[in-house]
Amino acid sequence: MSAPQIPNLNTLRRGGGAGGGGGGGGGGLRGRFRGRGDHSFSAPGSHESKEAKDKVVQQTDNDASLSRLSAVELGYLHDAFARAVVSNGAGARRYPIINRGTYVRTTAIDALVSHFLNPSVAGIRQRKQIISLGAGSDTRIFRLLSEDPSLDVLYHELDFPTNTAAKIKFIRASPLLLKALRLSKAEDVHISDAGDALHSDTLHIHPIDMRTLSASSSTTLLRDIDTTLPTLLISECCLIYLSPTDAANVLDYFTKTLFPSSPSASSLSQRPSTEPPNRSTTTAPSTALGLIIYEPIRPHDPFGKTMVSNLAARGIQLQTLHRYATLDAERERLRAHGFVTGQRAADVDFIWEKWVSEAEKERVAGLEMLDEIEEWKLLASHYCVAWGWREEGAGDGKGREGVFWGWEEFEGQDGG
Ligand SMILES: C[S@@+](CC[C@H](N)C(=O)[O-])C[C@H]1O[C@@H](n2cnc3c(N)ncnc32)[C@H](O)[C@@H]1O
Repeated sequence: MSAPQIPNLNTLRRGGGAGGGGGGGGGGLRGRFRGRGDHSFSAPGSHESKEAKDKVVQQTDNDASLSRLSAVELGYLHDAFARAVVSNGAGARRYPIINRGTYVRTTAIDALVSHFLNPSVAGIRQRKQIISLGAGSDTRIFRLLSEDPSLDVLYHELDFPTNTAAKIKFIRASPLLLKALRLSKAEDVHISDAGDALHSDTLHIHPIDMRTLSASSSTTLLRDIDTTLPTLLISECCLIYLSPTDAANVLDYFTKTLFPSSPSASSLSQRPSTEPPNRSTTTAPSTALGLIIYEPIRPHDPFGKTMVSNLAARGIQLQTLHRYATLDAERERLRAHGFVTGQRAADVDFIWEKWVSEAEKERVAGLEMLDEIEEWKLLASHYCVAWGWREEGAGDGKGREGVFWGWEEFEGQDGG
């Protein structure tokens, strides 16, 4: 059985031996989401080797790509590339509430990405950079490039070598994917001998266990990252698999090592007051940097406990879930990592209600019968999108347009 991907929570609907059929939890849900609720059993993966545990995490990508395919084939999403990155799409069809979840997650992140990439109000388009952590077989870069031929973006994807090699194999074999990446000649792209790294003008795929970034102060581990470009980091169900320490250190690697905040500020404070400021101490504002996180939250209620139990029964541990259990905790996390200009978060239920237009809701509702509204709301309230940014001088009243300025438009959810 392929490992279930966390955001889709298919496991919660399978019941039976996965911890879904015991007592406790899920009151009022016709038993569908009932779990053991006691967390006392030992998960099958708990004594396995590091390699075996990593394999389970790597395989979560299979479910991600199949869920995407399900949502695409049923008309929730438009993605001409979803089928090109799966080897066998059989059995991809998901339950309606899962498809709707995939729809909200994808379109919410797409909207934030689009507001980052699009030209400012002044109409000046500058090159921008996106770094996708644990990108797996995500198709966003193919969609972005094919939707906007003039898009000037440097896109980096990081994942374990096993997963990057699989993706590169798909790219090599697919004229559709190659064309989307604007790779028409062999010299347009460099692929490593092991077949697990790809470098081109636009896309770089890095085979890396991100935990190795955690202890590193080297700025050259990830080839061709441009530390001068406005940059967006995306963790779409990825950092949750790392330990809280590794997850924090990986973010620190980007926010402190590669894109340090206001380097001038610290040196300025050490300058004797009689010494005039010079270029090296007063110029060079830090690079504009943003982060989008999509992941589960609220593990403490019956549904959350069942979610944790069911996944643990499959050897999957959501390692940071308890550390960042609420919207408040996600916002505080963003602030603590230096995303001080803005930090917002909202659960998927809120995003469906507030971000999706009535016409689009009607279109989506017409795709499949979804009569389990209570289940949908429960499921959707256990996943969140959090977004934070730091940008010097944006909104300073001098007419400067920040690259993350458009993010002000997205309504966050109050409370935890
Ligand atoms: C649930 S999948 C999500 C894939 C993709 N972001 C998406 O949303 O479609 C999680 C991905 O994170 C990757 N991942 C988790 N831990 C990682 C690590 N330590 N280093 C590199 N990749 C990691 C997994 O290999 C997997 O591809």
